[in-house]
Amino acid sequence: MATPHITAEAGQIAELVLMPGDPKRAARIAETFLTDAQLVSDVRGIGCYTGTYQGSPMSVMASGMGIASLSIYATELFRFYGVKRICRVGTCGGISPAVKVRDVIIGNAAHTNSNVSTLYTPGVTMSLAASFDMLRGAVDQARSMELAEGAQVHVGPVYSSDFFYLNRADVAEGLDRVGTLGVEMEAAGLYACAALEGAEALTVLTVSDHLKDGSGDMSAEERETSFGNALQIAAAGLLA
Ligand SMILES: O=P(O)(O)O[C@H]1O[C@H](CO)[C@@H](O)[C@H]1O
Ligand SMILES: O=c1cc[nH]c(=O)[nH]1
Repeated sequence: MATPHITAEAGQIAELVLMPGDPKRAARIAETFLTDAQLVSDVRGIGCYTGTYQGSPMSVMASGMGIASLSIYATELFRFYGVKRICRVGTCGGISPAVKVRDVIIGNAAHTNSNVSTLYTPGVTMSLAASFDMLRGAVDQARSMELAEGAQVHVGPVYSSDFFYLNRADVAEGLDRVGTLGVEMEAAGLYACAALEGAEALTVLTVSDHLKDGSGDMSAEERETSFGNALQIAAAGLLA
């Protein structure tokens, strides 16, 4: 079997999928986090790898950047490959002053400026929320572990923006005022796809930079490699 964007055979992708934005991060996760991971699809350089984690089958596949890209992969995985749960493991910019670079944000909900929240429900803005069971599993794991590099874990809403270079201080201020922790570009699309496909999803983010103070921002290389805390939390969410 194949879809327009995935060439794995039926059964080659696990029901549980870790989904970073970056294909290089997906390859690194396959090499360093999964056991015996095999490449099962590589369309457009978006590698999908399947191995095991703590004895359970688990795959990792990148989403690319933005809701448009993620929604293609998430829909094909849920609809055609029998995937039950996807956990996004990405980077984000801090919005709340309580959040510091290297902290982890577990996104229980996602606000967005994308029309994905209104596309399927005329006259209604969908609430785009994480799976409760995955959220509980991830939070339990986060609260039971000591995070590397003195990082803290925060649980709350994130903002999924269609524009990386929005540069709107008023938008960031408003989002901070209503308790939004960070900004990224995919969580809302993932939660919408999961709702539409009757599946489950969660987002676990590492803060790579801060909108209010750019002095400690991560380099591009660090953004690719600094995700150990988030991965353990994300995997616990998938296994919950
Ligand atoms: O690090 P990833 O998972 O790609 O996530 C963030 O980084 C990208 C922007 O640089 C967007 O995809 C955003 O959501
Ligand atoms: O989308 C993103 C990702 C990381 N940092 C940001 O400021 N925005």
